[in-house]
Amino acid sequence: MEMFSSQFGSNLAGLMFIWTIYRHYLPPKIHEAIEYFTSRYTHKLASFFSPYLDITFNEYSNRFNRNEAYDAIQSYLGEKSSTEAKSMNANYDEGAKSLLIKLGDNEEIMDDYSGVQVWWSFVKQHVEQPVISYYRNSNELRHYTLVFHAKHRKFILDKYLPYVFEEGEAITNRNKKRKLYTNGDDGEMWDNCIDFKHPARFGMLAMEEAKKQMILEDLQWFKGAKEYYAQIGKPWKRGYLLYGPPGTGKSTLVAAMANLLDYDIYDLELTAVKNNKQLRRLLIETTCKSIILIEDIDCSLDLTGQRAEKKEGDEEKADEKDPLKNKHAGEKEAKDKKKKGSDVTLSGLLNFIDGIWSACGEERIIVFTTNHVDKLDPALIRPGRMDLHIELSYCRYEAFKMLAKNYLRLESHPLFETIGNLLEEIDVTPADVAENIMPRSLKTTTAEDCLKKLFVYLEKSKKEKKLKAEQELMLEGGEKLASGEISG
Ligand SMILES: Nc1ncnc2c1ncn2[C@@H]1O[C@H](COP(=O)(O)OP(=O)(O)OP(=O)(O)O)[C@@H](O)[C@H]1O
Ligand SMILES: [Mg+2]
Repeated sequence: MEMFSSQFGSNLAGLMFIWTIYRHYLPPKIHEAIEYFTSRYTHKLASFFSPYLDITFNEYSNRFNRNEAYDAIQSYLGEKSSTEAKSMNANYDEGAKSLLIKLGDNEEIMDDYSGVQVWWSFVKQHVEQPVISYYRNSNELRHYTLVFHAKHRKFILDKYLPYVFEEGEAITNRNKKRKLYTNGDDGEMWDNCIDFKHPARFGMLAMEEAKKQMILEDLQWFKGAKEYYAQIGKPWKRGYLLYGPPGTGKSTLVAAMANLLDYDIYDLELTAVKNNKQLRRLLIETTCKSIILIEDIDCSLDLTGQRAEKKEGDEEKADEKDPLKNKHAGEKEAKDKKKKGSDVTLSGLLNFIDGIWSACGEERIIVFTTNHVDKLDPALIRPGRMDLHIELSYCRYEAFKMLAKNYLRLESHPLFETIGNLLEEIDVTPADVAENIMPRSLKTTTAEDCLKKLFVYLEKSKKEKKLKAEQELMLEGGEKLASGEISG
């Protein structure tokens, strides 16, 4: 290695030369003793005189744990190797987005950080006794070695290595396929897991531009706010409450958030969780950089006792008249049945969000979605628990223009204004608009056909709304007539 041909190298060469000349004049016993001594201690001697230090990072910390530092270094050097190393290993690891490049066996690479040079090498050693670990049994030991000049000791330990670990972790996260987890029927574990491939992006979301920007900025701020949270002494997590009628994009927004931040999603089916203890265990098993999602929080549990039950009854009656709100009635009934078997309490859920255990991971976002924000206990959504309350609402002109641009590649059209006026008059969800402007066939349906279809749908909805209002008025008049409030 280049750095070993330093001052010590030349001193050693001098000693070797003297030794070669004079060793024949020594008695054999002394000669042998010196040979034995030098063969045994040359390495120690060399390292004693060498101005260089080395650190070894083994693959496993013990039989049961991989060394996280090793994994971070592997990712960090992998990225460097792809441009600088002569010999590399490439794998298509399960769970990775693309081909993974690693530093080749017994290969060396130089790194330069803030003008300080260091040397990394990847060492594979064959051992006679197989190494038995939780992960694999093998006759191979692997480690990374870092060599640097002794005068940089403090810099390497305080600055360079933390930088390598952070970069390595970031690279691992970028390369990792995102996952969508849900708790199984017994509620115990996150045992259902698939690759998360939802295509939703912020650019596709139809909502007021200002609101979208606000959410985007909040998320980006949160992602980089590690030090801020540490400074104010709070766990690095954030709560979002998304509320609005069905089909206004709550779930789509969660998917867009996960895509933006590169987070996994834990979709928590609260009704399948048997008790608070199980809830806590599920929380502990979530990883950092994740969104913990509880959909339809208002129908997940009897969280508010008497007060909620009364309100729920009232509102259910009102909902019977509203076909839109009735859309999810079947689903909610099933959840109602399930939630009776769960002993999770409001205080259990509050502890889940911000109790002492909620700090066991970092960089996590908890999202609640609901169609009925007024049904939720104020304690559940107070500031600090749910930091941001976001209303997703019916589709108005601005949101429609985004959908038209996204679905039809149209930025303007003579029908836009008429459609815009109709959307201001009636409440239609972005899901309804999207459904109507989606071309049935890309070959035969033109953008204009789609707009016309939406126009017809909106006109029809407007007439229905008018008819409904007239019927209600008549019903009201009839009731008043019957009660004698007005005379015929
Ligand atoms: N704001 C929006 N922007 C773009 N597309 C939307 C929006 N809202 C709804 N959609 C479309 O409608 C479909 C349904 O939306 P989504 O499931 O996100 O609604 P939701 O608010 O979660 O409804 P629910 O309350 O029933 O769960 C989505 O697949 C998406 O295509
Ligand atoms: Mg939804």
